[in-house]
Amino acid sequence: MGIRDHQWTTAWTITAAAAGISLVAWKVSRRVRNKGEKQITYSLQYAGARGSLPSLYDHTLTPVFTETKGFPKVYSIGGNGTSTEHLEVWVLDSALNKWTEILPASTHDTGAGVFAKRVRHSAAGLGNAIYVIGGYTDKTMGDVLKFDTDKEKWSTPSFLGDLPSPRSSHTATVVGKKVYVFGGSGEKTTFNDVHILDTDTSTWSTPTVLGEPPSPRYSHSAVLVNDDRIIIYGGHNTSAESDIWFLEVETPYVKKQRELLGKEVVAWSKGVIGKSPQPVVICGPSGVGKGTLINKLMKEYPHAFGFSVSHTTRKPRFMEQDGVHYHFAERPDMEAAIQEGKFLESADVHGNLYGTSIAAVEAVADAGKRCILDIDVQGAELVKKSSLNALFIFISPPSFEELEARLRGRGTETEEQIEKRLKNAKKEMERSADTTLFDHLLINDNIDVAYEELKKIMGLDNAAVSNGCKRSEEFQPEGRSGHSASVVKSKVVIYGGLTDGGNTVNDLLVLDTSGLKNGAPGTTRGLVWTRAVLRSDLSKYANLSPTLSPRCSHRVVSLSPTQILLSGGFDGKQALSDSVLLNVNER
Ligand SMILES: Nc1ncnc2c1ncn2[C@@H]1O[C@H](COP(=O)(O)OP(=O)(O)OP(=O)(O)O)[C@@H](O)[C@H]1O
Ligand SMILES: Nc1nc2c(ncn2[C@@H]2O[C@H](COP(=O)(O)O)[C@@H](O)[C@H]2O)c(=O)[nH]1
Repeated sequence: MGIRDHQWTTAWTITAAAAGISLVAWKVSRRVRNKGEKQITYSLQYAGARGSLPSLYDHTLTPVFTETKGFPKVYSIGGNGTSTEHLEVWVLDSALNKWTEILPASTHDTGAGVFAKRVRHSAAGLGNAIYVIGGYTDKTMGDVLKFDTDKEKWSTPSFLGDLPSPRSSHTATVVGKKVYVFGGSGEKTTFNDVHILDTDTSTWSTPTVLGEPPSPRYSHSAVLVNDDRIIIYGGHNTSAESDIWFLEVETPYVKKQRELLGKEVVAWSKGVIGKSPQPVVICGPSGVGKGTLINKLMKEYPHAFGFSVSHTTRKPRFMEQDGVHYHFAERPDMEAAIQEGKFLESADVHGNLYGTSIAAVEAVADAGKRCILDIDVQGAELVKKSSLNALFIFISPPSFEELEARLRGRGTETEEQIEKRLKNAKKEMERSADTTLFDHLLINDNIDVAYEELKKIMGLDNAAVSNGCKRSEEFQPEGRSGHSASVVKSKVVIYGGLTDGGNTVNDLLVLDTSGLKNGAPGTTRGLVWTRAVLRSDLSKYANLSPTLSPRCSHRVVSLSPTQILLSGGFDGKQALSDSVLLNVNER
């Protein structure tokens, strides 16, 4: 994708060289309308007009907010592009719009001379401390440096615990007082591990990681959303990645697991574009007719619904097929998988272990179908607390005698089992009227009447879904690495990067996370991509048309809830010196 995809509007250009000020500014705007959404305006202007940053890429930008000022100071550390041998530190006073170099010779107190030039490191700012983690000098680095922004001094702090192994092009994201390091490239390995630095205790730890992690990668982006999860987008492994991942660090699920396991926990959830139909939990005592009703639904709407195939330790009944009716499992195996966080819920039911694996629910959602779960009340309670935003229906028999007659009539259980099931049925029936758990109570007396009622509850009383729930074709940008990401309200703004084939790009992508649903354990759905195309009035400003050229390895930082600073980058041939403000306004 090239510049032809972008049209720009030059609103104004000023050069005030005569006044001794090199100020070049422009304003470019584009209104992006999404169905039912507010109008968003993206506008660009140059920053750092009074004293500029040298051409740099593979550097870091870290904002440091002081209590007295609304605008942060932004520290640029290291990077490629200049001929200096030392680790450069530049500071932008965003209120004054001025970049100044902090001279390292006067600020370094280790006695070991100035630190050598470093690239592809990460930097995490907490208060007046900026931690510079890893990176590359003449080899891949595994050390951590600390820059005190008040004293303008470097130090090499000591830590408890094991530091991440040497790496570059990784990410470090600040959440509260902790720094989460993910991925990166070692001398011979590419990583997908997670390390946590607790800056309160100066301790590094490796957390218990729940869920399926993304593939190893470097030059990805990582930003915090919702204050509880880090979005990892793109990056490079053997090719440019286009997937979206959530590293959950403070979500209710992670907090609960941390409490249960008594140790540091993070959980992965894969980001999925678009909404998926709401899953349905069907609950009710054994023998009430849940399976019978679900079978009718599957028969009438084979393309619309998918059954979540549970795991169980009970033995298969005659005609039951492994992988179709249940995944029949041995208890130790199932317990181990539950411990590993692979289950959405599990419960001891009538003396056996039953559970819904995350994979079972995902398989249905991935097929674009509405997921039906047939589980007991304990399972329903757990699902209610999980991130699965389901519809809960309790099926009741017309009488207890009728329930017993159906269970006996089915002829699948021994007398002992029947008695156990009937005893449990009484307890389950007591929960049927719990409106905090169940959205609907349905009495299965006459099967045809009950089925029609079920269809009504599920919104199927017209023919609209008979062809299934077709997935909408969502816009999916091409994979990339070396791009930038920043957050404006619930939107992640991605700029540029390097695609497969070595092309640098200059598209502005917006990932809307306002519709986030689900999450770990499982996937995070409801993400929407849009491409913000900047429009121009070329007829009026043909010879002044400014462009923000294609680039990778640039850096961005949020200055305010609506303003992003972008600096430097590499266009495939040379380092770039732009410092640009991107204003994102929602009306
Ligand atoms: N409305 C109904 N009237 C009469 N019989 C019914 C009705 N609904 C279901 N049945 C019968 O009741 C028996 C139990 O039904 P089903 O197996 O669907 O129950 P279930 O709720 O899925 O039980 P379980 O929880 O043990 O799996 C079956 O033999 C089925 O044919
Ligand atoms: N909590 C869960 N309960 C489940 C699951 N799968 C089935 N069930 C419930 O078990 C009983 C008995 O089923 P049966 O096939 O042995 O008759 C029934 O009430 C089901 O709803 C599950 O994954 N989790």
